[in-house]
Amino acid sequence: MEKDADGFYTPTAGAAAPKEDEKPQPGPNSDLIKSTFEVTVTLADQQLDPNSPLYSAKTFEELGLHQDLLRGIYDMGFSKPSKIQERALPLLLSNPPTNMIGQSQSGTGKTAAFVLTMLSRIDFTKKTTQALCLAPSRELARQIMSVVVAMGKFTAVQTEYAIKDNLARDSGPVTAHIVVGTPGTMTDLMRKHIINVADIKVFVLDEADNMLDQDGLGDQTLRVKNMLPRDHPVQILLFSATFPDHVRSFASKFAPSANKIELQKEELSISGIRQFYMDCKDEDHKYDILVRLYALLTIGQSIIFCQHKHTADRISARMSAEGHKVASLHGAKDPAERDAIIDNFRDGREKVLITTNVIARGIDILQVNMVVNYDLPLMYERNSGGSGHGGHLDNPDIETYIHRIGRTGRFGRRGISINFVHNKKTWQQMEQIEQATSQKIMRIETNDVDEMEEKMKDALK
Ligand SMILES: Nc1ncnc2c1ncn2[C@@H]1O[C@H](COP(=O)(O)OP(=O)(O)OP(=O)(O)O)[C@@H](O)[C@H]1O
Repeated sequence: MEKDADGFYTPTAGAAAPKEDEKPQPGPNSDLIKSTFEVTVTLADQQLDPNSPLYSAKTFEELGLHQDLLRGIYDMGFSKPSKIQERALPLLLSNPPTNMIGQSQSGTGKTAAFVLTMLSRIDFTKKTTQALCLAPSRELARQIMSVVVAMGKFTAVQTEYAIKDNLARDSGPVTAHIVVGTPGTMTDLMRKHIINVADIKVFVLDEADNMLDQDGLGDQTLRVKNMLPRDHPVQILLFSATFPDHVRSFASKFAPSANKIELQKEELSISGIRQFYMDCKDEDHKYDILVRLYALLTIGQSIIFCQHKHTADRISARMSAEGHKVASLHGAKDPAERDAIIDNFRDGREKVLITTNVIARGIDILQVNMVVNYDLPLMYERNSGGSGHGGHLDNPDIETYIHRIGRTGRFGRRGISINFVHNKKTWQQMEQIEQATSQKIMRIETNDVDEMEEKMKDALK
């Protein structure tokens, strides 16, 4: 199955495991085909390296999946499981069902692990909702749904969204097997009995540490959980690349007696992402540097992260006025506009996306080879709900940093992240990030465009 113009999976004919001679071959003068080929080669190497998070000793056939799901997996172009898939799937599919807290680096294939579990547990003869999946943003919910549809292509799965503006208020009851959405809308639809919970067997939280955070979505997520049936067990699956200490104990209560797959702190970052910083003189200089980087940002695709919506709007308006083609995306835009912006970016119609933390997590766009932290991510004051209405603290938000840079370097690809620092405070924040992640962030001179270009090309080799 190929990703369509919007970067989502759409059905195509044929569904057999890829044969050796069907692997992509480099065509004449085609950079796109060449890079696909190179990625295929390095990916194969990484999937054979026992130290790589993409490695597995087993095949998908050995993981106990139904034939229809194997067809879906191969149709998507997967040939071997990643480490998290190999380790998690046998535990996830065993009976009686057991809860799971699963941690694995960004871009290593957690979505497939929980999507295959949901699809495996559905009784397709019943027209009832049997699995719920929550994500922190509509963009991520839509992306997860595209994976459900692709992996479930050879099943009779019916799906529905619980995201804003999707279902009319007076909709009849949902009969779809799997519902994917965001917690506020999911709660709303459950309260109105548009989504019925009586037959729910699996409840998934993607980006679970974020979904359970008491300063963020924790209350809403708990509300959904409290509405789940109590007359039979519901398998609860929590997945993320990060589980900071302050949510670990809550996660264990939320998903009792869970099987746990955990990472050590020093394993959190992906080795394919080279991290740099640029020492800017002040806020204005940050903007000048970004504009100077534009030619490099558009070699592939880039995401520029700002702390506030108004910064994202301001720099994108200014860059657009100066003739650069950029898009901005944040939570204050209306849902239809958000969908159009991310879809344009997914299919490469936009190359540079200026945004906030709204898409810091989960978004999987393979062509993104550069992430810029225009502002470093900062912790919000407790109880401000992470909404941006409360003030932010001086401490860097390490988890958000790890997720932001993880928008590049997906599934063994190479990527670059660049942090802008512009005063003593931001410098110290970056040092804290280096310490917390045990990763060195290398300097690039701001006044030497050639050096910038060289370093970047080198890092992407
Ligand atoms: N076994 C596999 N073989 C090849 N590609 C895979 C495999 N598993 C996943 N992928 C691809 O790897 C990419 C990253 O997967 P996914 O989005 O599930 O990562 P993730 O672990 O959820 O990352 P994040 O922590 O950022 O949410 C996707 O494009 C997916 O299609």
